[in-house]
Order: sequence, then structure tokens, then C-alpha cells
Amino acid sequence: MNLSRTRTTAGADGLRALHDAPSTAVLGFDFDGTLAPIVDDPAAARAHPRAADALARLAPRVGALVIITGRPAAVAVEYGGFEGIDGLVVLGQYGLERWESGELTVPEPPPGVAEVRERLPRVLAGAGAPAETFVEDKGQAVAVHTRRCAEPQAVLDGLRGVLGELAGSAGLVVEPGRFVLELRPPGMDKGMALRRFVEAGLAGGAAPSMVLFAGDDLGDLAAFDAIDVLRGEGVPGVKVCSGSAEVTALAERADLIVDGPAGLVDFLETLLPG
Ligand SMILES: O=P(O)(O)OC[C@H]1O[C@H](O[C@H]2O[C@H](CO)[C@@H](O)[C@H](O)[C@H]2O)[C@H](O)[C@@H](O)[C@@H]1O
Repeated sequence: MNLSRTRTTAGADGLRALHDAPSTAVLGFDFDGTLAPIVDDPAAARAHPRAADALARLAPRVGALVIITGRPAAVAVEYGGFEGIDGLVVLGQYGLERWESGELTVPEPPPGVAEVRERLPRVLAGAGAPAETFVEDKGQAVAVHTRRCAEPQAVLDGLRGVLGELAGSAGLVVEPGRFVLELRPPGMDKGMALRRFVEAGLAGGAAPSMVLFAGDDLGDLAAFDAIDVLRGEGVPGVKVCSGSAEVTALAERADLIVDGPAGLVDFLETLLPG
């Protein structure tokens, strides 16, 4: 493993801890933009062609593999091709849902989601949202995408206020992302999900010896925060940014920057025996 690839001493310490004791390491990943290249249609997103194989080969070598995604857990499993990966846990909808070994746990959505679903078309029409504005219904949340609009950032910025009001009036919060505003339940984020996963310990009861998380989008900053807290408590950690021109906030805080999903898979393959 090439420790000099890291930009920080703490990151090099974290990678060294991974190298020294992989069997008690926790490796966490975001899905879209990190394991799966970004595409215009959310339903067309698929994991990088080498991602599932790399994860399947890593699974028996590390303490735990967890994907923490804004997607419904079952969707990430399907789009990722992750069905047969023993030992992989997928926490969907920012940690509300859990998939492991084919078992899926999904809570009842709060009533605010149905309210937002019903009111959203009128709110979008009233705000003059272009026809290319796309609504993704995720069951626990509703996402408004502007990627396919001619001016996606301007449309997104123009919708922030009305969608914030709509979410607030229904007891939901707005989660901003790459040309998307998600109206979702409060009370859980990727940092809390990662923290709980780590605190639950590894199969067999061992405490994780290090934690790595790789992400690309604003929702992943909470997981970076969790890594910082763990480091403060003496658990080595590595923050990996799947770099893009669309979001720069993660790169500023990352120990290691890789070139999108292809770069992440290349990195994962360096953790495997040749
Ligand atoms: O937490 P993640 O796994 O990164 O999921 C976050 C959201 O990702 C998806 O949207 C993003 O990817 C789409 C497909 O590449 C892209 O078209 C869109 O512009 C991106 O924002 C997904 O559709 C959302 O449901 C996820 O919450």
C-alpha cells in the first residue's frame, strides 16, 4: 500500500492501521458518485463494472464492509450487483433502512412524506420548474432532480426556498446533493449511521481497529465528521473523496482523493492480493 498517496498524516496513520490489521477494519462507501458513476437518469445508475468484484474479494479480508447511501437499500443492492456479497451491509435512505444477506429492514415512512408527495407537483408548477425537473419517489423520501434541465444549478437554487418551506411544513428536512434536493425525514444522517455501525462492533465482538469512508457528495460530510470524532477517540480513520468538478467540499477535507468511481475501484484493488 502506498501511504504517500495520502495528503495528511492522520490519513497515512489510518491506511497503516488498515494495512496492519485488515481483519478488524471497517470500510464504508457511498453509492452514487463513489461506487457508481453519475448519469443523467437516476434509474440508469449502475456500479462501476469492477466494483462488486472488488467488494466481494475484500469482504472476507476485512472486518466489515458497509455502504451508506441516500438510495433505498434494495435499489443500491440491485444497481450495484451486490446481492451475493456475504458480509456486506447496505444502509439505505441515509441509515433508515438496512440490507444484509438478502434480509431487508424498512421502517414505515413518516406521514410527512405522503403529504409532500401530494403537494409537490403544485409547488413545482407554482415555482415555474422546467418540465425537465424530475421527481424520484423513494418511499421514505422524495427527491427533486434538476440535472436534466438546461441550467441545472440555477433551477436548483430557485427551488431551494419553496422546497425548504414544503419540507418544513411537513416535518421533513431538505438534503442537498448533486443537482438534487431531497425532502426526507430528520433524525438520521450518514454520520449517525456510520457511528452506530462502528459502535455495534464486528461479528465476534471485536472493536473496529480503523474506519475508512469514501464519498463524493454533501451528504457524505456527516460521515467525514464521524471519522474525525472517531480519530479524536483514538480510532484511526481515512476520509476518501471520490473527486468531481461538481462538489469540492469533500476534497477539502479528504485524506485521499481518487478520480471518481474508477479511481476508487483502483484503490480498492490495491488492498487485495495480486
Ligand atoms: O448517497 P448516495 O449513494 O450518493 O445517493 C445520493 C443520491 O444519489 C442519486 O442521485 C445522484 O445520482 C444520480 C445518478 O447518477 C444523478 O442523476 C443525480 O444528479 C445525483 O444527485 C439518487 O438518485 C438519489 O436518490 C440519492 O439520494
